[in-house]
Amino acid sequence: MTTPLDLARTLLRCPSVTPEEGGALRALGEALAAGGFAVEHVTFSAPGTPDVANLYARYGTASPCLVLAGHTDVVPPGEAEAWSHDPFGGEVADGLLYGRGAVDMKGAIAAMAAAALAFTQKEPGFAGSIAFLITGDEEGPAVNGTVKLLEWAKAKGERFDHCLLGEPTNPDALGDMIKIGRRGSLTGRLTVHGTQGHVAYPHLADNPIPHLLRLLRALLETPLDRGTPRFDPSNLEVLTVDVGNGATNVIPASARAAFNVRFNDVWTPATLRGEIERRLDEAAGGARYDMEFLPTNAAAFVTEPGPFVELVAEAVAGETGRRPALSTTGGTSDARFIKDYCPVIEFGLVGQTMHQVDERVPVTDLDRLAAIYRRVLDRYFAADSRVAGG
Ligand SMILES: N[C@@H](CCC[C@H](NC(=O)CCC(=O)O)C(=O)O)C(=O)O
Ligand SMILES: [Zn+2]
Ligand SMILES: [Zn+2]
Repeated sequence: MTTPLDLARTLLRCPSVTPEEGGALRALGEALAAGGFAVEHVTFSAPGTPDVANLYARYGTASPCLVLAGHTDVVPPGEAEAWSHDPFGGEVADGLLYGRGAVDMKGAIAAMAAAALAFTQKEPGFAGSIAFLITGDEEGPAVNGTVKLLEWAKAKGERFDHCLLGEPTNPDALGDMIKIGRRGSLTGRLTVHGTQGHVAYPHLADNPIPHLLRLLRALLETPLDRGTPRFDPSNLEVLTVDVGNGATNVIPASARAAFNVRFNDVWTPATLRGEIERRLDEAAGGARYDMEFLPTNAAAFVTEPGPFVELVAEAVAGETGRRPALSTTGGTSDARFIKDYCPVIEFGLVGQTMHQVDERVPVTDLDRLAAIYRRVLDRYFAADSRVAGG
């Protein structure tokens, strides 16, 4: 029997910092294949990005198909010496499992796999199928990951009914929160062009920095919105302001800034770009500038509560005694790609130590998360399930 802890330790020992596969998908694939899943490893490429390995596995061919999704890539550990345990050692101390990816999100993948393997062993002929959609490119550009894996699966005729993504969703304790949607994300780079000159002769120059400050103020001073029933207010954060002027007597030729907006369902990427351009035009006062937006496929979305959300919420409450909040807070996730194929919600571990030194998870949380996923599978494929196909 595969335990969540054993599989999590195996995965944590794989140094799968994006875009390295590090052995993690292979190890997961072996565990799933041993339990009767048909496992496929697929690598995607695109110019200017590293090749990325992904895994697709399926048990059964019948409908409904419940997808369990996630990523085995992890962010870098930073200075390994700062860790109290080897970030790729899979060590357990005082009931805590340490390692990069323990909560984000190898621990959840181990819990999903353990739950699915136990379920299929007990109910080998269940009415439906379970698919694993696991990428090695979530923490990176997300170009050769879930988005392409979904296209690839669709092209070969795979159809999905619902998806549960195992990102860390709980702020403080297991059972706190299910994510039923995500805000969108838009990054912009603003360059203001002035005229270089001598600081003692400013009338012969045009300093771009006051123009840049005025433009940034125009973006910041009026809130983009006040939030919506499902979403927090949108927030625009300035990421950097760069001039790079080392001289004490030169007015620089140009000044640059970058910003990122996390936006709600008041906006689409196009209408938000329009609003930003309108504000800049209004504030420019003749200043010359270039506004470049990075391509984004992260628009806000919500999976409206219904039987599937209720089923997962009941599974969480049944195991933890806590009724999870339904939230759209936090960053983006690969759910933004999956939502184009089937309803998707997210539930995983407690996120407090994700991306930190000494990322760790209580072993008891791993077991409880596996038990929650198992409840989801039991209810989803029960003969009287109100969810499947609905
Ligand atoms: N592949 C992403 C990378 C950025 C995703 C990142 N998401 C999180 O940090 C999730 C944390 C949470 O669940 O709240 C983000 O929001 O920037 C990309 O393509 O940008
Ligand atoms: Zn993650
Ligand atoms: Zn992450």
